[in-house]
Amino acid sequence: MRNNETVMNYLNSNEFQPPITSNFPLAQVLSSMQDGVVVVDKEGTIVYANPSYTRILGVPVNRVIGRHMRNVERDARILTVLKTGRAILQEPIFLKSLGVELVADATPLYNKQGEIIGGVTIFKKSGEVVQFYEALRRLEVVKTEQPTYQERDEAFSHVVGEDKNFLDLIHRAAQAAKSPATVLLSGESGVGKEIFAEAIHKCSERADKPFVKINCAALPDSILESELFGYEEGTFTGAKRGGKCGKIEAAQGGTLFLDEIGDMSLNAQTKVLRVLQEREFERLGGHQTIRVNIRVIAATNQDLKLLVKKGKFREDLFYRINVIPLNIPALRERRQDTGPLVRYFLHQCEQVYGKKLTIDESIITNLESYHWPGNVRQLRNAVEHAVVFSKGSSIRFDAFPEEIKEHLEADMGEAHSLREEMGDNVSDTTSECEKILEALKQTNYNRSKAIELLGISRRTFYQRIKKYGISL
Ligand SMILES: Nc1ncnc2c1ncn2[C@@H]1O[C@H](COP(=O)(O)OP(=O)(O)OP(=O)(O)O)[C@@H](O)[C@H]1O
Repeated sequence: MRNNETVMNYLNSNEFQPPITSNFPLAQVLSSMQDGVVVVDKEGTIVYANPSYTRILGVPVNRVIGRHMRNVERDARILTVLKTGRAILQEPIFLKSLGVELVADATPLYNKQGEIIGGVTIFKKSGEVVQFYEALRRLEVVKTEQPTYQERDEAFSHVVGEDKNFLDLIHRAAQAAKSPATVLLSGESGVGKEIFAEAIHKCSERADKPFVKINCAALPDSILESELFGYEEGTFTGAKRGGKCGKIEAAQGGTLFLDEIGDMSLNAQTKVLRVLQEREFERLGGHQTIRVNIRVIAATNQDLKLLVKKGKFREDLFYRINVIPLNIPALRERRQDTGPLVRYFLHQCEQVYGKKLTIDESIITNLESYHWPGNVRQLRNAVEHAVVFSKGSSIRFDAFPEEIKEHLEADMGEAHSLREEMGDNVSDTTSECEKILEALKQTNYNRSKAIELLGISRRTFYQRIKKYGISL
């Protein structure tokens, strides 16, 4: 077995191959390996080396085939393996002549009679091993740091999101829920403050008691007060006979959710402050003091500290409600949640419209880069719009509302070139990630060259790098 052809016969012979691979060209498998592979016969003569051998060591294959291993690498471990019949695994090696550090596995090869017929060394550059363990470590970190969807408290199961900070927020909200403390939810309109408030209630000891919501912005002052505190019969014209129980009383034992608290008048604020401090109040026109046991969750999309500075919000009330502040980030600050939310809303629409529609991953990728001023609410409405106006079995990008369609159209050109450059599988995010890694590898991690090779914009490139957690 002194030349390559004989080696191929040898590698493909029934003696050498386990039956399962007998239909596969084993030499091709070896050629495609990123690790260097070198095979010696039982005398120690090199009978095969794969292309990675040359890539790693810089030595052409035809310069070593047929030579004795001793003359190529005097202390090669495989020579010891041939003598002892015992494998040497994960052995660090420094090849002085080439100045290369390797990690190698040297293993004997046997025939069916159990006789040694040769040996194989499989090796990597030690730098590649470090990278490999680095990648494993990152995988571990991702696994340990990101609680999974299933791990979240059942009460938060309808709060969709996978972004790490968002998951942390859910975790903190669930912890806060177990305490009686007042929670202040802040965040732009449509980020999910109400759904968080409901989840906190469901996660709390008060879950089987009422959850009562009042929107402080929607009502004029006088009505807000009567809604909150209730009234006695005959307090004002049009008052109901027998009076009316207010929202605070209705929340007895449960949770009162004061939505848009920043819009409450100073007068109403003073009264609410008393309820928070003393847990008691009187109905409008009433003299009887009513004691309540309620948990308060407040929400706002305004900067309450600024309102305090401007004299529009009572400072003492601010400190009363700001016990556990939870800020819900805008959707554009957690773009990776777009996909899970879209799929969740599609599923909801399926129940309502009886239409089962799929969505191309490239549309989701483009939706991720939209700025979503109306946050999750706007996304939910957009998906519903698209479901209504899509024909066939998949969501079409032109079925989205006008402002989003414009954005998608602008981005589509770019995505198109990405797809053309990368092949049809770009809709598969795994393959997209692989293509980017491949481009980086091919360009020796030169970002500009990788961007050029992929045919995408710098912005898209960095978005994907962030999305797939690729470290540069
Ligand atoms: N993380 C989420 N998972 C699933 N649905 C969500 C999520 N966030 C928001 N939604 C949905 O988006 C819509 C808007 O959410 P919500 O009403 O809770 O927002 P908000 O911050 O209270 O808005 P506003 O400030 O305008 O009152 C709702 O239909 C809600 O169910």
